[in-house]
Amino acid sequence: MISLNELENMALARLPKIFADYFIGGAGTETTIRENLRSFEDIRLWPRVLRGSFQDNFNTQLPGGTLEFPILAAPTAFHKLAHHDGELATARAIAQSNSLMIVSMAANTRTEDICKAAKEVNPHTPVWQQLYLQPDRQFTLHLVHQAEQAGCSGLVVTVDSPVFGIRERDLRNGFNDLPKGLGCPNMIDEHGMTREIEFNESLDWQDISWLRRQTSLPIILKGILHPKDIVLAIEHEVQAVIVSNHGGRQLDGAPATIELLPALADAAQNRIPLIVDGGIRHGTDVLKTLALGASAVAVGRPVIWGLTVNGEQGVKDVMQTLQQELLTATKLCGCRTRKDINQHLIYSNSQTKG
Ligand SMILES: Cc1cc2nc3c(=O)[nH]c(=O)nc-3n(C[C@H](O)[C@H](O)[C@H](O)COP(=O)(O)O)c2cc1C
Ligand SMILES: CC(C)CC(=O)C(=O)O
Repeated sequence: MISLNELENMALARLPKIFADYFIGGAGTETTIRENLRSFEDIRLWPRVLRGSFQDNFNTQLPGGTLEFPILAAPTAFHKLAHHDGELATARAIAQSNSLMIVSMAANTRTEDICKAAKEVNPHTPVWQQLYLQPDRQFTLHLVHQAEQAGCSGLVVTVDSPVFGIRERDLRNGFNDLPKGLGCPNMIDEHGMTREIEFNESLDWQDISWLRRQTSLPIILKGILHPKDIVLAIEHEVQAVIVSNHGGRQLDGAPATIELLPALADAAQNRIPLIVDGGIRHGTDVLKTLALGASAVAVGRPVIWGLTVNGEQGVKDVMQTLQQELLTATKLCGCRTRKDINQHLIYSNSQTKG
């Protein structure tokens, strides 16, 4: 594999159209998906020269774990649609990459088994559980306890989904059921009953305060785009935020996350780490995101493409490619330490001096 874009083409050629469309698609006319990708292309890096070698590392401390590189796996549903080994393959690959996997609430594998697979490979690898807070608080609590008992070290609460986005490809293809034999085994309640994921449009900040009182695990809010919501998140004692437009799958027309990042970093004032996702496909995209104030990035679709094409090894290749590309870009920019990765790396044509 040469690049993640090449891998995407290989994966799309292999997958049945109905699954390919589910993975690659988004809401509405997919404006936001295109924006996520285009906005990275519109940012220029401004290198310095003759500054000696990069003498630092990319170790990244996040709530509940340390990563070797600031690149983690975003939560994505239904890994068994991509490969029969599903989430177990992803977990092993992410653990070997010294990275962090966020397990989707809609995983096809139990979180307990995912954690076990990850920790067999690398006992220090952190795993976070993604949750949609359910209208039934008892059941939500059951999901929280399930994640705690499995060994997760963070709860990622997705807050950009009061309702489900309108995904035209899935509507056209009639994708509304998983194939026989696949399910969401984390969605079994304390009485052994299978539940459906419910989207809860009545959620508000009091629900975050409630959750805060139920668990000592770090809470990470996913799907924040507004500076005022960053401030509220900090006031509600969340430990990190994932700046995300859900990969363009929820509100079509939302801005690209990378365009919003400077304003969001300004609001956060380094009080909590900002993790950014949406359209990260190259090491240069990672470097741009770090330079604009993020602590780390998350990747969604590329992990699915790696899984589709080559299972565990494919996901490892994705992580390794991004990690190596990040190092290459850092060196080409003349950075000696991580402190050199800051807004001065970003060129805007209104600037005439560095
Ligand atoms: C197929 C697919 C399934 C997803 N499932 C979830 C999910 O279950 N929970 C969630 O919070 N986000 C989910 N997301 C959103 C991702 O976590 C992430 O925000 C997005 O994919 C990042 O954009 P990228 O794919 O361009 O990297 C999903 C995204 C995709 C593509
Ligand atoms: C099954 C869905 C809840 C997963 C999701 O969030 C998505 O497809 O974007």
